[in-house]
Amino acid sequence: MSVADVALSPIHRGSAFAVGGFGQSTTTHYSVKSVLVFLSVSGSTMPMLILESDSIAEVKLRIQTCNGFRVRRQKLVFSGRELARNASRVKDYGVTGGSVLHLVLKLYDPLLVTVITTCGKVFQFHVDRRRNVGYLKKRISKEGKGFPEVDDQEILFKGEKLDDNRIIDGICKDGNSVIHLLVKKSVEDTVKREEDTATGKDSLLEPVVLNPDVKLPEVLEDMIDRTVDGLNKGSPPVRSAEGTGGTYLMQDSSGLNYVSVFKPMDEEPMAVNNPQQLPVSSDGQGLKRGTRVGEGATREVAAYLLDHPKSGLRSVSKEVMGFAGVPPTAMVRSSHKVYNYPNGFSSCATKDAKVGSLQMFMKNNGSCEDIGPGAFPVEEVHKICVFDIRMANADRHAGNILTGKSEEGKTLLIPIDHGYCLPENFEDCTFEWLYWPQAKLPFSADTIDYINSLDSEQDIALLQLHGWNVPEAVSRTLRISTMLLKKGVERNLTPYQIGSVMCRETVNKDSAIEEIVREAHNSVLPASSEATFLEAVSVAMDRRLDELTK
Ligand SMILES: Nc1ncnc2c1ncn2[C@@H]1O[C@H](COP(=O)(O)OP(=O)(O)OP(=O)(O)O)[C@@H](O)[C@H]1O
Repeated sequence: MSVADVALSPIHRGSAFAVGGFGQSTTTHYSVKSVLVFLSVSGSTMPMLILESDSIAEVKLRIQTCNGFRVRRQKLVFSGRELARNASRVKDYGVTGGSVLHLVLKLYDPLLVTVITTCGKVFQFHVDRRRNVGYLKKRISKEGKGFPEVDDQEILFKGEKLDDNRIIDGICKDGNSVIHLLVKKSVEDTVKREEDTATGKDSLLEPVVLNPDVKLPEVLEDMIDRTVDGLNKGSPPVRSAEGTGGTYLMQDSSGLNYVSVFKPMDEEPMAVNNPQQLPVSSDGQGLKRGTRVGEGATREVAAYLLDHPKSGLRSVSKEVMGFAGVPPTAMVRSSHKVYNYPNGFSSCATKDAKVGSLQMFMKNNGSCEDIGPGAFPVEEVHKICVFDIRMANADRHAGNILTGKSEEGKTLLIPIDHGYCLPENFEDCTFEWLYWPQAKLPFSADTIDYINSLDSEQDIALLQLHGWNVPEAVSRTLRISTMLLKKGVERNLTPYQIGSVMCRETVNKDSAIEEIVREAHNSVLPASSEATFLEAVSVAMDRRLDELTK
C-alpha cells in the first residue's frame, strides 16, 4: 500500500443516530478521513496516522500513546508555526497528508550536583533530576580510579542521611540545581578529576551598549560581572533541556549557583543555529505570527524595560523589580564552546561571539505547569494578566511562569520567556491564565492605579532611548493594547473579559481586537495619520466594549 493509499483511506469512527422528520429516524454512517503525516523528532522522521478532524491535543495524545513522550513535554511546530492552541484542529493549521510536524521535547533540566567530601574537596556533575540517590552513588563510583564504591558511600544533605530511593529533584527544591552532599568515605587523596577544558581565555561575555548615554543599572552590571567571573573560573554554561531555542544557564565563580540565563539570537527557534534542529524560517517570520526570527532577545530586554515598578519609572524610582516581576534582562555578546556552533568553535572569543539576552536566574520551585492555579494569589495572577495584555504576549503558556516563594512564604509568580511579546499583529496572542479562576475577579484599586499610570507614548520613547528602533507596527500594538487595558478597567471589566478580546477562540476565527483593528482600517483613508487611525480604533473599541457591559 502506498503512502497515498494510507493517506486517503477512511477510518470509520462509528455511526451517528439522527432523528429525521416526524417519528422517522435514519442511521447516518459517517467516516472520518485519516491522514498520514510525518513526525520529525531529534533528526529522525517517522510516519504517523492521525484523523483529519483531530485537535492538537488529540494528536499530542496519539504521540504519547505511540511514542511515550508525555503530552505536557511536547511542542509541535508545523510550517514555521507553533501548534499552540490545543483545542484547535490540525487541519485549521493547514496540516494535510504528507505534512511534516516537528516535535520539540521539553526535558527536565539537569541538576548540577556538588559533592563535598569530608575534607572539603569539591567536585561536580550533572544528573537527570528524576534519578535517585542510588543512581548518584553509581555515578560517583564511575567517576574513575580512587572514587569510592557504591557500598562505601554515605550521602548526606543538610545533615540528613539520604536513602537510596530519594529522588534527586525532591531534595533540591529551590530550582538552583545545586545540592551539597557529603561522601563519608574520604576520596580526596586519590581523586584525579578531569577538569573542564574551558577556561576564561576562550570565552567572552560583555554588555551590548546601543546608546552610550544610557548607563547600565547596577543590578545588570552586577549580574554580568558575576557571570563573567563564572566563565573565567571555568564554570561552563549549562544548556537548558527545556525550551525550543538555545537557553544556557550561566554559573557563578563557585559553580554552585546559577546567576543568569543566556539566550543567543542565532539559536532562537527557526534561526540558523537552533540546537533543536527546527527548520530555518523560509521567510524570516518567527514561531509566532507578527514576530521575526532573531528579534527574541530584543523583545526580552524590552519586556524588562517596560515592566515599570509600581512606584513609577525605574529611572526615577530606582526599584529593580517591576510591577509584574520580569527578571532583570540585558543585551550581551558572548562566546563559549558550549554554545551551538554547527560549523565548529574556532576558539576565537570575539569571532564566535553571539548576541543575545542575559536574564537574571530566578530561584524557583518549577513552573505553573507543575501545579494547578488554585493556590496562586489573585494579585500575583493579575500582575501577569496586566503585563500580558499590555505586551500582547503571544507565548504565555504555563511553562513560562515560574513559581517561587516570598520571604513570608507567599507564592510568587515569575514571568519569563518574553521573546514573543509585542508582535506586529494580534493573531497568536494566547494567555494561559484566561482559564484560571483569578482572571474572573475584578482588579484591585492598586492595580487599576497602575494601569491608569501607563503611557504607551512614553513606553515607545523609552525603548527608543535604549536603542531599539521600534518598528511602526510594534508601536501600534503597544498603543492599542494599552488602550484596551485602560478602556477595560474604565468599564470595570475583569482580566478574563479584557484578555478574551485579545485572544482568538480558534485558529481561524479573528479575535475581537483583530476585528476592531480591521474596522478602524476600513473607516479611514489609506493615507491617514497614525493619530487618525488610533482615533478610529478607539471608537470601534468603545462600541465593542460597551456591548460587553450591556
Ligand atoms: N530567568 C530565569 N530564571 C530561572 N530559570 C529560567 C529563567 N529563564 C529561563 N529559565 C529556565 O530555562 C528554561 C527554558 O527557558 P525559556 O522558556 O525562556 O526558553 P525558550 O526556548 O524560549 O522556551 P519556549 O519553548 O517555552 O518558548 C525554562 O523552562 C526555565 O526552566
